[in-house]
Amino acid sequence: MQAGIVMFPGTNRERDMALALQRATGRKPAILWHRDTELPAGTDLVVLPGGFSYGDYLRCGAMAAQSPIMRAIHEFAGRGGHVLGVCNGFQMLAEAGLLPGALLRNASLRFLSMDCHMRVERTDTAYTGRFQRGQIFRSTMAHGDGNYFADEATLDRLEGEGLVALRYTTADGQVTEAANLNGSARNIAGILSPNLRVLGLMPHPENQVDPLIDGTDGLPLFESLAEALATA
Ligand SMILES: NC(=O)CC[C@H](N)C(=O)O
Repeated sequence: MQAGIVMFPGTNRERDMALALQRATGRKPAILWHRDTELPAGTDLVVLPGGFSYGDYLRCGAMAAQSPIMRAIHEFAGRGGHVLGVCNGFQMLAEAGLLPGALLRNASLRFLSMDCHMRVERTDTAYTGRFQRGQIFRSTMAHGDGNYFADEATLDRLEGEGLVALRYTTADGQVTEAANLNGSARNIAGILSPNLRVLGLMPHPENQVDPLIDGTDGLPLFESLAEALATA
């Protein structure tokens, strides 16, 4: 699998993401630049990593969504390419219209840097094949604007079409308000596009891929991709 990780001014999670992907696939991802107008031939996965692109000015991800490379990413996604957006990357996907809804300021109005837990809602995607359905896994959140919002009709459509990939839970798997640290609608932590190939999520599974650092709860996401997008 050949992955490309896009850097914007203010991106700060590209190295963690590269190490996570390399660990799972054995292959070094390409680091792409926001001014690029084309993706390298043979790209299987584009990753928009976390950070503070353009200093979060205007709205998180809003300026990055207008970058030259986004046109190529739109085309790639339109051809059925896989695109993963984590944290600031999820904000970019929403701002770019590749996923519905918006990431609002956390309900507490505070930047939240802490552990969280998520439930895997479906396993028939390239991102979740190595998890168990309903599996609870621990990750880290580090954001000021992770409060997922969409109108009721959109939320109902996401639920009805099974496009909610991940939901915040307590450590023992309860979907409660207390587990919903940033105030997201319906405890939504991550959503998929209708073809299941674009995933945006706020927490950082790339933080949990090394037993010597913070455990390996996030590793199945990258192993799923490695398996699903393996090229002969
Ligand atoms: N870790 C991140 O990607 C942070 C995203 C964004 N800058 C926020 O604070 O919401």
